[in-house]
Amino acid sequence: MKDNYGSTPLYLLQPSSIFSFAAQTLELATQTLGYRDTSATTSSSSSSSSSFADDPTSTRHRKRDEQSGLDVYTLDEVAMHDTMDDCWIILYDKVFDVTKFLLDHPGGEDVIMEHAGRDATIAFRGVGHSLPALQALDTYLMGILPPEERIFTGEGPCQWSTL
Ligand code: HEM
Repeated sequence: MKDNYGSTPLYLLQPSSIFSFAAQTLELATQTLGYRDTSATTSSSSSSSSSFADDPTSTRHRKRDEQSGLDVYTLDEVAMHDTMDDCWIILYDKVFDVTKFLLDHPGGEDVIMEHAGRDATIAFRGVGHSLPALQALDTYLMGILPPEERIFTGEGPCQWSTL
């Protein structure tokens, strides 16, 4: 079914189409607002594209992000770690293993567990964590999402350094 503009109404789109619609809208917005240079994005997605670790002695087949040097974990992989014994969260496209920190978290373990295995950026930022809290993040950093799953590119106004 098409609307008056010849487009399929949003509510009739399949979830996958909605995702691609959202991705296109985000891309358009970032281009229009000048947040991100598309050519830079294109080249950065190839330059920051992930490659398999080239260490021949490694038994792992984990991809590594060339730009950051971090191991790459997908959203699906992160989602598997959502228990008190094994808790990962995503903050600004980076993956953190906060299992050992849960019981020490000054805000309580429950607020982190609400986001276990998922993105916690908005909640994390909403709290207004202090500088020491931001610095403590590095302790738990373990990886990064693949370029196609990142929603905070690091090249726009929402940069890791502005947290
Ligand atoms: C590795 C991730 C995290 C670290 C290192 C961290 C660290 C901290 C620290 C050090 C504090 C004490 C206050 C401050 O210094 O800002 C705090 C408080 C708090 N955090 Fe986190 N936090 C993390 C993740 C989260 C997440 C995902 C949430 C989700 C909502 C959260 C919610 C809170 C809350 C509600 C407080 C209490 C704030 C208050 O009492 O004023 N934190 N956190």
